Amino acid sequence: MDNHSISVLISEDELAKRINELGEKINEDYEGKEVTLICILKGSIFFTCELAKRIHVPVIIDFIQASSYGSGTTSSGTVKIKKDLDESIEGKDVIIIEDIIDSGNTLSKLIPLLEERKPASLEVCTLLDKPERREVEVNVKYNGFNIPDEFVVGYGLDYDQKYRNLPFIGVLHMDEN
Ligand SMILES: O=P(O)(O)OC[C@H]1O[C@H](OP(=O)(O)OP(=O)(O)O)[C@H](O)[C@@H]1O
Ligand code: HPA
Repeated sequence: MDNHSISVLISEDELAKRINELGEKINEDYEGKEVTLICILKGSIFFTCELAKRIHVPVIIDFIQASSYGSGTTSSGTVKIKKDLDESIEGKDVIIIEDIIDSGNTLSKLIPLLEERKPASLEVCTLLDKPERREVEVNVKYNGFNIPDEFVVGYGLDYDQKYRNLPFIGVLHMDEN
């Protein structure tokens, strides 16, 4: 059993304030349109729900699951589609909703796959970005917070499937022994 602790990096209040701002920006940018939010399971569920509540243009929500992380804290580099979208996105204004961009591997594999389906537009909205870890460039239109190179949990993000339910973003500290 590994021993670890968690310290708060981004509080619940800071998250709510920033998600409000992102929602307002999306409302401005998509005025008069309908927007399709693609929630990348599982990590983005909390962020997608909170963001969607702040969007006042018509919203469609669909889900896709692409897994690159195993049970630990490092990316395997390969991305598998475990669950595909239910609906066509042809001609739709689509925003991919991510909880975090780390190496960029997940989105660099998903974006071309979704582009092939001919959406009218395709943008990325991420709650967190860890730019120091980037291996593949990703074009991000909406970014909540840049964070340092630390493994984070909470607000959808897990360590070994745990801590997704924390209402804040915390840094996971592993004990030395
Ligand atoms: O930029 P990358 O290095 O590819 O990392 C980011 C991806 O990794 C995590 O997903 P994960 O595969 O762990 O699945 P989960 O959302 O179900 O936890 C996270 O939710 C992102 O989708
Ligand atoms: O820092 C992280 N925490 C949890 N899941 C992740 N997937 C990529 N980076 C992270």
